[in-house]
Amino acid sequence: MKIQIENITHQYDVHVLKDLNFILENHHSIAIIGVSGSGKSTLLRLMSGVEKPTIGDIYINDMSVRDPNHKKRVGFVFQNHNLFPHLTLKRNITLVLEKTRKIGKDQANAIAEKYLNLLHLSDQMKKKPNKVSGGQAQRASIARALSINPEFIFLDEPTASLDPILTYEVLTAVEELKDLGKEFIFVTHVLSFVRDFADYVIFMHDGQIREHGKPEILDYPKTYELKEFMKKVR
Ligand SMILES: Nc1ncnc2c1ncn2[C@@H]1O[C@H](COP(=O)(O)OP(=O)(O)OP(=O)(O)O)[C@@H](O)[C@H]1O
Repeated sequence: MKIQIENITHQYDVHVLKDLNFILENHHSIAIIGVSGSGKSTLLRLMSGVEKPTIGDIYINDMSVRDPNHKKRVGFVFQNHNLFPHLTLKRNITLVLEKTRKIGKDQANAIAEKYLNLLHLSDQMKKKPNKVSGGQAQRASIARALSINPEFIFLDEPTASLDPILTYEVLTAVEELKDLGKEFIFVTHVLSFVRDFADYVIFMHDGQIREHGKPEILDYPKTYELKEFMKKVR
């Protein structure tokens, strides 16, 4: 994919991102890492179109994230699964397909089953989110993101609320999706996953992209900030 970040400044009460400029091409699985509060989730939300930048623009494969069509190309997986609690895992998916994509019932059922199978949930699809594990619910939310056939899958710390075993389960399931031909952009604290799955890494510090490169930058950090980060997370 091609990402162009042009003069991005984003502000809540304070400036969270400060005059970011960045171009990236020909990578398919991009990890954003950095300490808490460095602006990772904000950058991810801006790139996905979930939120609009205060100043500047971002182009993903030459389309502005401000273009209403951009959102249609995006599947987003949140920190917490965000499924409707009163619906089964399968209905959580078919409802989205029927309402937002105007897909008929039979086809929606077939698509939901396809992606729930892919995420190893064929025996759980009739259950509601509170009757499955956190890892299974998170995998269902990944199935839901995939079901709309997006070009880009954004994941914002998808394992933040999971224990190590469930984290492994979810991240292994994501790794199995590598051959689907989707573009992945994700925020994570799990560096083993970054090493295994990412083909490019963006390290953020204090609202800036401080260092970026192939995953090898984790082993050979150049900047003081990434060196310090790697000491603390090892
Ligand atoms: N909706 C919001 N309203 C106000 N301030 C916000 C909002 N979202 C984020 N912030 C602030 O922006 C800064 C960056 O937050 P962001 O969530 O992007 O960082 P992060 O690197 O993803 O952190 P974490 O790893 O803890 O999720 C923080 O100081 C945070 O408090």
